[in-house]
Amino acid sequence: MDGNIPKLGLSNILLMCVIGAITIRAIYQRWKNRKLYAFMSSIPGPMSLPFIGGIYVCIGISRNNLFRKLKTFKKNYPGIIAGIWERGKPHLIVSSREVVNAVLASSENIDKIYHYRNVKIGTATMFSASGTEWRMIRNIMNPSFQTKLLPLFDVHFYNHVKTFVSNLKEHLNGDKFDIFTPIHLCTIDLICDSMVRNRIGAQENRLVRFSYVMTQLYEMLFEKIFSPLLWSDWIYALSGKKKLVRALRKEQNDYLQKMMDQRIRERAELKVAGHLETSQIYIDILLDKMDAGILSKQHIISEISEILVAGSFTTAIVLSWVFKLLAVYPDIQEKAYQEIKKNCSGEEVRLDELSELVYTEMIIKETLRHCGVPLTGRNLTKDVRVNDSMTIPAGIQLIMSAHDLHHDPEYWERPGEFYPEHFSPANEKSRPKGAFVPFMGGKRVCPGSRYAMRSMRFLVANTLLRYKFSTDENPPKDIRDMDCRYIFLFLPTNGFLVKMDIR
Ligand code: HEM
Repeated sequence: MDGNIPKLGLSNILLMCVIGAITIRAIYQRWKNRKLYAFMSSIPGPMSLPFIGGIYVCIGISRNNLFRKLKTFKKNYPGIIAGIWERGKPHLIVSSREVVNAVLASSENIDKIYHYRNVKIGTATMFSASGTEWRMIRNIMNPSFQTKLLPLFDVHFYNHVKTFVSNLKEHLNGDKFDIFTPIHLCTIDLICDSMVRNRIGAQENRLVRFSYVMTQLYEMLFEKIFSPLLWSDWIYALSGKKKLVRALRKEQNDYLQKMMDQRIRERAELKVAGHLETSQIYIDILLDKMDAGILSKQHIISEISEILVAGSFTTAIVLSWVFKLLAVYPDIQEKAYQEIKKNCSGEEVRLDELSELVYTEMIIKETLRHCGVPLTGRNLTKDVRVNDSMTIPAGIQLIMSAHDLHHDPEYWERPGEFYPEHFSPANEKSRPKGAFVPFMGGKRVCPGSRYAMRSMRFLVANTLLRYKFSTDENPPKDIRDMDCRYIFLFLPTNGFLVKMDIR
């Protein structure tokens, strides 16, 4: 008899123990997260498979087709877009104004979604930090974004926008060109001078490589977010991408280190001469904290790196869209030109004339509606009560689709069209609060929004006064159908190609 009973070898016993441990852990996790499971089961979304959850839906979400994929989600699961389990974490994608506003109003839910780990460079910064660490950094930095400081930057606006408009002359040969790089060099100059007190001279010195390194670095970091295969650190390393990201980061940091060292030297000289005054400029606040032993040198490099991206890259993309769209819609461009010509007395637009340029501002806002930051995320650490019938439990990774909110037919008369009248004073007044959130809101609202709007209005007005833009491209039926890739914002796959004539 004995001989017929199969003997359990040590390896089989070990295997059973491992399977048992995994099962017990899975059951415990399920019990621990029962509130989240109950909530998620009430939300439409793709079926969650054992071990991999709903991760398979990400396979189709490349950066290029994110636009369309979100549309498909919305069609399949109207209302709240979808609930997806990914790596054991419940994700909720929402576009509802009510939910977005409730989350932004919550002073406790200030942590970024955990995917930001992939975008974070070096030390946690104002952009990427969580909890008390973020509160500390934001409190330190808030004074440098006060409206009353804006006039200090006027001189930089005049200098750098003048150089930009003048440099564009080289594209007056009738050929199409990608307007992103010239604009990015200008916005790098603006942020470096205003925030870092460094005349890097990106335009004069044609620092195209600096713009390229920044773009490439963030393109790779965003690629990682949307490529499940690259989530594993060792696959990322094996693919060679980790090494490349390191090299790009080092190249960028070398530039930043030089900028910081230069300001440290200047401050030392001013101190010796007894001229070092208290300043609320971004870099000076950071260096004061370094002198006081509160922030490290490495932390400051990371902050500068992110303010450059947050300030120059975003603004450059939105501005590039403005010119691309105006090239596609010549009537709108002409109307803006007439407004600028009528209200500005000299050869160049002055900053004090900007308040008259209502239509130009409407164009920038309409561009932000279509082509602003499409998604932002929060890791909910506290329940959010949306209304009597909905509370989103803590533990959810919440993805807020401003892109969908900005195309919701409830708030936008012509959602897929480029229609600046959406922002006519009357329409703005009648739209409910929180339907347009290009800079998000609440505690983590973009601190640079006023700076960004002022610089964009100034650059657009001065450029349109001098040049006329055109393109071979036909207007799309729906702007959401344009092919785009995604690096924090959407970029057209075929670039920001335009042709230009002198006025
Ligand atoms: C058109 C230009 C810009 C757009 C569309 C934009 C948009 C945004 C958005 C949507 C956020 C919130 C992200 C989130 O909640 O996850 C944000 C955060 C931020 N932005 Fe902007 N931004 C622009 C320009 C600027 C400028 C010019 C600066 C600096 C001078 C800046 C600095 C920052 C910083 C530091 C944060 C992080 C704030 C925090 O987490 O506490 N941005 N921006």
